[in-house]
Amino acid sequence: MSSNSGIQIPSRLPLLCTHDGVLLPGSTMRISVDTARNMQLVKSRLLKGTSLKSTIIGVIPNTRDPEHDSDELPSLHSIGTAGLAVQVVGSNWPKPHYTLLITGLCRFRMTKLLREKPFLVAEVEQLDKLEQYTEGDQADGELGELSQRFYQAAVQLVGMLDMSVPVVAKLRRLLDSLPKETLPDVLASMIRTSNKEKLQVLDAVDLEERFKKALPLLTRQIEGLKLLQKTRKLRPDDDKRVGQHLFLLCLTNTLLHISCSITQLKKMPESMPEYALTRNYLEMMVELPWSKSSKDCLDIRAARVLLDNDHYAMEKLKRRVLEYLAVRQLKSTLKGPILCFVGPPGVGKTSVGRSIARTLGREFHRIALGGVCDQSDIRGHRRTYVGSMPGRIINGLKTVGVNNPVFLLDEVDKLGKSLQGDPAAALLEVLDPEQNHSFTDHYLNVPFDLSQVLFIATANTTATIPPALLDRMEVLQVPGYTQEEKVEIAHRHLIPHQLEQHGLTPQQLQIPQDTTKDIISKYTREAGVRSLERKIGAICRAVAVKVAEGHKVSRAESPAEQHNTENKEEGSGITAPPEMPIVIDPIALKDILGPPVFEMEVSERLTLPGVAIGLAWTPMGGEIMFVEASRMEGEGQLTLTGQLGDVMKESAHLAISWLRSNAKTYLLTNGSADPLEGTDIHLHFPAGAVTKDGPSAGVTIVTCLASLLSGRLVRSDVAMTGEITLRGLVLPVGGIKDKVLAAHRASLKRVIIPKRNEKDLEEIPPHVRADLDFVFASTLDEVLNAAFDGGFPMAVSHPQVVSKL
Ligand SMILES: Nc1ncnc2c1ncn2[C@@H]1O[C@H](COP(=O)(O)OP(=O)(O)OP(=O)(O)O)[C@@H](O)[C@H]1O
Repeated sequence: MSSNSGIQIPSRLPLLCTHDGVLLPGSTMRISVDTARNMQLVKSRLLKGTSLKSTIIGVIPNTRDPEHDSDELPSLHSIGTAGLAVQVVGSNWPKPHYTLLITGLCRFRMTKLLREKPFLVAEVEQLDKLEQYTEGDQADGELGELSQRFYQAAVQLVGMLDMSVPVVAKLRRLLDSLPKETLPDVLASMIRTSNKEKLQVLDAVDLEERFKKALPLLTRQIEGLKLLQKTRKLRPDDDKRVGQHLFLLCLTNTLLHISCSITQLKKMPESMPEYALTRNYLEMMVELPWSKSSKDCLDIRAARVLLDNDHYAMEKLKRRVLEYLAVRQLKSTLKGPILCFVGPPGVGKTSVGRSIARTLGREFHRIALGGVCDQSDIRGHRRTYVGSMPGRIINGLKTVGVNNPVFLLDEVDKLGKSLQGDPAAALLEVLDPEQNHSFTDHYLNVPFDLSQVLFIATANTTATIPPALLDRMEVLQVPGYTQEEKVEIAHRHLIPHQLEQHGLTPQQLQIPQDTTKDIISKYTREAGVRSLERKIGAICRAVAVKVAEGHKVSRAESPAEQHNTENKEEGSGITAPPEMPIVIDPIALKDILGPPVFEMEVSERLTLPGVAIGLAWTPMGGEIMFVEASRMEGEGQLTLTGQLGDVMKESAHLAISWLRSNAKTYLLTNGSADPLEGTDIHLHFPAGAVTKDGPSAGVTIVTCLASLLSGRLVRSDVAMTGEITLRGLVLPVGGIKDKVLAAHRASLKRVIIPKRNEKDLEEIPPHVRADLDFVFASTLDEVLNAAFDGGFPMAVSHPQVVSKL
């Protein structure tokens, strides 16, 4: 063997007889060796030989039953393939055998059998002159035409396969690099062919004949694939008429399933429980929108207007949604990404999903995933179960009646897990564009193509979304609103919507902006606007009663009106408006909603030393958080209450350690060297029912303890956040936007944040930034100086540690 293009095989070859496969040149095959002669060949030739030559053997088909191989001479085919044994694996189970991995090199004809035992050895004549292949590229005449036709068919076949499978991609590359003359052998060994057909290809020593033998096999495979694709993927642009549809279904499993069920149904008495089950199944199969889709009517300019009309603010989110829609317009077959809106409740995530469906002119369906902990919720039950049902996806498709709706997977972060399987795993298949064209619901038991469905997900936090699911989605953060944004949203959307819902008009009810501000600050505490909408709803209901009463009174009181048929007609069906609109002023507000639920109690709570305000991030948005400390006689114990996580407990210990080590510097010693000597300290984080964790309360705990130990009050208009180190450095934390908005909502004036979080302020609306005084701290010394009126001076000058973190 000189080179790839000029293979010379030895003139004597040991022969391996195969009975369950035909090795063709250019292909690689695994051959199981268990007959006596073949085993001998492996043992004495392949395992002992050391030269490359010794790994070349002749693989020759044996047409006799292998069971009788032991003594009788096998009936050998006259042509075989010389192959290179590239791997030998031995095993004793279930009986001693070897498995060979052999790559075919070229054809040979057996001219004389030289030896029969212990293994066959024959004199051979090499048939394929492989070096001719490289020159043969320019073959003309019939051979040239044949090889071109064959090449094109091969390209067509590979084009029909899934390119994402590595071996397919490799084959595509090989098609161009291999000499065309080798293609019949290579492809015949890959496509679905019988041994007999492979033998015919092997016997075709003449190249032209080989092409002629292999081409029909290739064409047959292509036709088969075409049929399969046609029946599997009923595309919307296929004929939508039911007759045609059923004809196509007929070719697939689906109709087989249906016809099977119909046959069963016919045989069953109606009283049998299975009768109803089968009937329901058939009804479901008929009702599903296998090929019915709505037409997309996407116009980006109109989409922009519609999104702006439906939603105030949310600029970043709207921009990304428009980009997404624009790409869809340019490329309708866009697969993924799946958008996932993440933010606190009531910030409009669901409602943006609804708007996307409207802009596309598609049906909208919301699938609530909160609390779903059973696989069958997504994938359906098998029909063997009593009361079996399809999963939510298939049910949703039946409800909307088209196969290309917008599905909003609401609250993906609240998926549960149970013994009944992991619904997140089932969702993975639904959301994966590579897999979802043949989603099989257990109930249907036939694949349904979900690739036309547009999936959008929503969540409150990404922390609890299973990582594999998160990986398939593009997360878009939807932060909470500022007070000003809420006022705008209320007046542009919520109030008009609620008025309409309650049959009122703006002439009957007016809510001034100041009242809206009061509702926001005194009756709601949320990042979104859902409570606000509910409160406005409550006002509308109260006013509706007044309007209705007024109407009755006016009808009873003015008999003239009762006889006035014109007026009656005008007023039929709607309540006549009172003369003056009802304006909701602070007194009316208190009458309707009761006393304020949330008072701004910040300043009241900071009347004693040992209280400081921190800023916390929760899935519901940012919140202000009080930290309280008290001291009593004891032995230097630290007690922590308020359901704290481990990280938060560590922050408390860090804070104490830092204060003890710097007690002298800040004059906190109280006479003795250690401020904790003879003292127990209790740290409490109110709202004890809520578990709190995370390192960002570090600076607040230090400030609170410094206040307790120094007896000085913390400024009542300051809130802070930041992680601390033992050396007194302040490290950056997350959720700055939501935290700052929470401070602004609570009317605080100064916010202390880590220096390295300064860049996060860009996300904060300018008017909020203007209202607040930001202190960027890199050391605890800076925090303390900003948190106390008049600063927190040190006794002696202390070398500052500069943060390099
Ligand atoms: N920017 C906005 N402009 C107009 N209306 C809004 C805006 N944000 C929220 N809303 C309104 O607030 C209400 C609640 O919104 P929605 O149900 O979409 O919230 P959500 O973020 O999906 O909440 P959840 O996480 O609880 O499902 C809806 O009536 C919605 O129209």
